[in-house]
Amino acid sequence: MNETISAIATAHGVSSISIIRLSGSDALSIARRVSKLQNIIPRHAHLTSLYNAEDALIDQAIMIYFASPNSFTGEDIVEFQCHGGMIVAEEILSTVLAYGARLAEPGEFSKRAFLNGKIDLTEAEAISKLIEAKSVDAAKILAKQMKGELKAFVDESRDALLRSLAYSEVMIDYAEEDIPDDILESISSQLDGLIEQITRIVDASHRRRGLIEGFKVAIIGKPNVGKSSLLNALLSYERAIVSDIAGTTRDTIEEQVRIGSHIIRLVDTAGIRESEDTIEKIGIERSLSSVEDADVIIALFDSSRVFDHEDEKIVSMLDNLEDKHLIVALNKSDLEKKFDTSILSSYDPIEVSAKKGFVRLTERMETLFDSIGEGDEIMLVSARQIEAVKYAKSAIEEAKFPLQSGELEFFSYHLQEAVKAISSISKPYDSEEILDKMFGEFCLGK
Ligand SMILES: Nc1nc2c(c(=O)[nH]1)N(C=O)[C@@H](CNc1ccc(C(=O)N[C@@H](CCC(=O)O)C(=O)O)cc1)CN2
Ligand SMILES: Nc1nc2c(ncn2[C@@H]2O[C@H](COP(=O)(O)OP(=O)(O)OP(=O)(O)O)[C@@H](O)[C@H]2O)c(=O)[nH]1
Ligand SMILES: [K+]
Ligand SMILES: [Mg+2]
Repeated sequence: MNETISAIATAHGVSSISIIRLSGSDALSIARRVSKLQNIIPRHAHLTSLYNAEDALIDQAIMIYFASPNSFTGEDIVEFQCHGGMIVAEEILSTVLAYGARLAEPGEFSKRAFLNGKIDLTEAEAISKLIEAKSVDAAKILAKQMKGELKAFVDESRDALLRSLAYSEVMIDYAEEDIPDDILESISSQLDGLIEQITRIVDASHRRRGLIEGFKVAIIGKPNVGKSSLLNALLSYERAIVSDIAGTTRDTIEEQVRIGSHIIRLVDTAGIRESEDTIEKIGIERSLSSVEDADVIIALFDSSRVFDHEDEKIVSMLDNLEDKHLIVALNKSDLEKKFDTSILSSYDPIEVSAKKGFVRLTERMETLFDSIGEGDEIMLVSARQIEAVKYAKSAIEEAKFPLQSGELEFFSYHLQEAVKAISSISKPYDSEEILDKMFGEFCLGK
């Protein structure tokens, strides 16, 4: 028998309305005690007074009862939609706890929805990530996933694998030399197709990860080009210290800022140069590791000074960025230009001024983020999902060798591994521990 659980489902802080969720077999009887209503109608928004255990009035609120199994969790659910702020919501919560409910673990409502077959793991993860999504594009992707898009991919892939497996099971009884070549060919090309599709999905997921977590954008350059000034300008407040002393910024500074429909993590870094100063050297190390972690690099140069060997160092870094997106910008366009722009022409640089205007930069960023979000590919939204498809892919690759050499038992074995890995994306794990871990990362009240 499941215990009845409860939690405040809305954000903690000032808001106009808060929602308390109550799920489990005692939900209805607890609701009767809190509201003193006897006749609670399913899916009816009751406007009712709520009372605490000492019979004092807490609030005039909306109460909705979802009768099992027609609820989010599949259990009896009662929602209290009360006035905002934490006082009222916490009073209602402590009252239902006093009446025998217990505080829900993070993600426990979703976990129950999953265990009761209301949602599968892909939908559960989409719900959890939607809460954290850092862009409208991500929200769209996740909404599709909640409607079962990833689940459909999983089902189709599993069917394709099972078909190949079925062929091979039939052929296992053949002598090696009697296996018809065309069947081998067709299985093999089907598996190639699947490998290709998985590779595409993993690549796209990696590329678009920033849509969910927020793109990490690092501003780099030699000292005094105006990196901190640009950070401040983008944030619209004086977050970082700015001065004409080279080496002002020592530690990296990360702040969130909205660019178009994307919330990004913008990082200001210490100016990169040869330095003897111990602290500055540590700062520069951090700049370099920010480059490693970033999805997008803004390489900044000072157009009011001539190109020198420190700039040259930065340019040589740019050629080793590989899978990162790069925006090259010349700052201080409000001053007289001394910089030979042609040196950077292959990077399509934009001219900006942290003091006078930088719309070109925000536009360039927005176009870039939008383009990363484009495309209809399915997206894997958690490390767990990516691990599972990668494992499936390597198992399929492993299966191809024994297929060529006619060792069908080995082929079957690897293909079954692939089926298991693919299935684990949406179907129950038998391990309670993995479920706890996964749902434990959800928000409280989810
Ligand atoms: N007040 C409130 N708003 C919310 C939620 C919630 O739980 N409460 N949700 C929480 O995530 C989301 C909506 N998701 C929901 C999903 C299923 C059911 C539900 O009652 N399902 C039943 C009935 C289905 C039907 O009538 O079509 C079921 O599946 O049997 C409710 C909310 C977003 N908004
Ligand atoms: N005229 C003009 N001056 C600028 C502009 N951007 C920055 N500066 C000035 O350039 C100097 C250096 O700016 P910072 O923002 O501290 O440069 P930084 O790249 O962060 O320097 P470090 O942290 O030392 O690496 C300051 O005096 C700024 O006021 C600009 O667009 N136009
Ligand atoms: K400076
Ligand atoms: Mg600085």
